Amino acid sequence: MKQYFITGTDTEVGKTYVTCKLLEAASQLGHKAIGYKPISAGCDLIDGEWVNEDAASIQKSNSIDLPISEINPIALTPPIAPHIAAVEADVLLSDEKIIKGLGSLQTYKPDLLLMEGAGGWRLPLNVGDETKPTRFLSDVVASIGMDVILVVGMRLGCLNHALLTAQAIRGDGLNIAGWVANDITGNMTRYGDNLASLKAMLPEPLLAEIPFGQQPSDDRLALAIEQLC
Ligand SMILES: Nc1ncnc2c1ncn2[C@@H]1O[C@H](COP(=O)(O)OP(=O)(O)OP(=O)(O)O)[C@@H](O)[C@H]1O
Ligand SMILES: C[C@H](N)[C@H](N)CCCCCC(=O)O
Ligand SMILES: [Mg+2]
Repeated sequence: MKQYFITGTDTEVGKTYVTCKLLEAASQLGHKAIGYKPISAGCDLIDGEWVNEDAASIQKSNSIDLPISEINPIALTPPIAPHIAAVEADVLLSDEKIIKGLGSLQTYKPDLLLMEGAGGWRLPLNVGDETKPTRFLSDVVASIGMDVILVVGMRLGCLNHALLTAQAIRGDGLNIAGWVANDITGNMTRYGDNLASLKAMLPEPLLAEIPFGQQPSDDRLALAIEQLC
């Protein structure tokens, strides 16, 4: 079984979008692929149940049918920084809950397990003080020792965000399995030059390029899955 943590250069850069494309491509190639979103913030009331959109998308893209509560064990209602929503809801964002949820999904023995973060790499789980340091989701990922996939939302400013995020991941002692260029606007000025700059500056492999609003090429996704599985 191969498992990866999906992070991004920011919130709303396409982590879920890319996760779903990778899960669907892996399923089409005959792999059992499961997505996991341990912590979400932002839920809608659907048929009397609070459901997070990321979790619902992942549920649809998974190779097997799983209850949403297994895909997303910690679902906070307001679309805000999760540690703030967690304090308001009196919910503890603990390592144990995140790791237990991952363990439950591992029992299905997937070939590929993709765990999506929330926000960017340094997502606080709480805010510490003099007696207790701040814990980040990246600390949990480091404690598990997962390889990381970095989704770069292609827009002006992404060079700085991508380089800082990659530096932080490596600095935390983790391996970046590769990065994905996700075209989130379809109209980025000098898209090609920015992509070439990222390719030159990031030593890790470019796993896939995801176009804006279109199905990425099956061949390119198949190649990415081959590299990951
Ligand atoms: N390649 C793309 N083409 C078209 N729309 C896209 C693409 N990538 C992302 N989007 C859209 O952009 C929005 C943000 O993407 P997404 O929800 O995947 O971001 P995220 O990084 O997972 O955010 P969060 O931090 O909230 O989890 C969504 O509406 C999604 O459908
Ligand atoms: C609500 C939103 N869509 C995300 N799921 C949470 C983003 C948290 C960002 C925290 C931060 O770095 O400021
Ligand atoms: Mg998401």
